[in-house]
Amino acid sequence: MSTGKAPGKLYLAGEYAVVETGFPAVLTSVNKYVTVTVNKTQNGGTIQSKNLNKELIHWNRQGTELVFDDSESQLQYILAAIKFIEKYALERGKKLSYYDLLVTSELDSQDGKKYGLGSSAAVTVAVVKTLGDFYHLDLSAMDIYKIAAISHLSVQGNGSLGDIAASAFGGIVAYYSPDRNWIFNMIRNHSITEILSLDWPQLKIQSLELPKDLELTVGWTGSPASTSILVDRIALTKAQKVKKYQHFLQESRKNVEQLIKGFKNNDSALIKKMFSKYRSLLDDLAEFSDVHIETDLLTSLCDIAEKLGGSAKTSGAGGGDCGIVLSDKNLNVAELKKEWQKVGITPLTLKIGEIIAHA
Ligand SMILES: Nc1ncnc2c1ncn2[C@@H]1O[C@H](COP(=O)(O)OP(=O)(O)O)[C@@H](O)[C@H]1O
Ligand SMILES: C[C@@](O)(CCOP(=O)(O)OP(=O)(O)O)CC(=O)O
Repeated sequence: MSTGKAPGKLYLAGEYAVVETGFPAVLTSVNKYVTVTVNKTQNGGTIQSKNLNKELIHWNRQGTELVFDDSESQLQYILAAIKFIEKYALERGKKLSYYDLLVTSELDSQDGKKYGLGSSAAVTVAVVKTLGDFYHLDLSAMDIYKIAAISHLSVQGNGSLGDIAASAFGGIVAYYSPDRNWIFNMIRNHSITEILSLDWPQLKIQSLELPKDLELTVGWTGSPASTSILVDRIALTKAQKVKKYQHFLQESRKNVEQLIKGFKNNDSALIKKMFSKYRSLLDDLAEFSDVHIETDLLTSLCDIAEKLGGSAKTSGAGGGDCGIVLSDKNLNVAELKKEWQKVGITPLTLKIGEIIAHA
């Protein structure tokens, strides 16, 4: 039996701009995980995700390909991860097996709503990691990032893959997104072995640490958002409001690089300042692109936290999901949580995820 887990994530800064090749973001992993268990079987296997309200699906092999008795699209990230990790296992001369693969997730609420903590990325990373172990591939965190990135990209083409980096490395990461057109071309014409051996153009991942005096508090709006729809709307703006969009990108880069500097210098004041500033950059972006990033509830979440002395912003695409607060010990977290609950925001008991590998 092999088992492995991968954490969810939140965006501290850089969201939207990081979709453009080479632009930076800072993400934190969180201590909520997707866990995958793989049990070897003799002939034929099953795939089941406890959080998806579906029966388990049965699979078999035709040559090296998996064939299913049900093509359940919600399992698409799992299937893509299996496809690419097994392609790599074959390249490494491993004999493919049959197995039952079970997924359990802490990234959804009790009643099955997603928190917006990057569940698709965590599922993909957890499958790659666990099957990597099952096939004795001895993968580094960077290998796991790369195989999970290829898998995720093959399902959902418009993401930055920053969530994959946070999930593969854990802790907090500075992330510069790779050229995804290059990756698409590489998948078409090259082996996984070759792709893993190359430095991916523009990709940079660095581990960061939160100064000891800073604390992270997360609130959940209870309403899910569709990231890819929001990202597509911003892509429309990119073509329509070229100047404003380019200005946003440049400001975002400056802002995030200052934030990274704050982390590297253990400068809590700079971190809080740059974190808050990204909220106003997102506000500008929302205004000129007419995309509702900060919903009314997210505005309340942030305003309540700021009033009590914290620095606050939405995380990721916005439109729902979670908001984050960074604060020093002066913020009364118990009071913040009470105020949030009064307006319908659920405080999540989250911490920064443990560091899996230093980048
Ligand atoms: N526990 C799970 N098991 C299998 N697949 C999952 C699980 N959680 C999420 N997924 C996949 O991820 C998709 C949700 O991804 P996405 O909308 O990007 O949400 P998130 O913001 O959480 O990443 C689901 O439709 C499903 O395909
Ligand atoms: C807009 C983005 O930069 C950040 C989106 O972050 P979210 O946390 O909203 O994403 P999901 O995990 O898919 O819900 C798009 C991207 O980087 O891919």
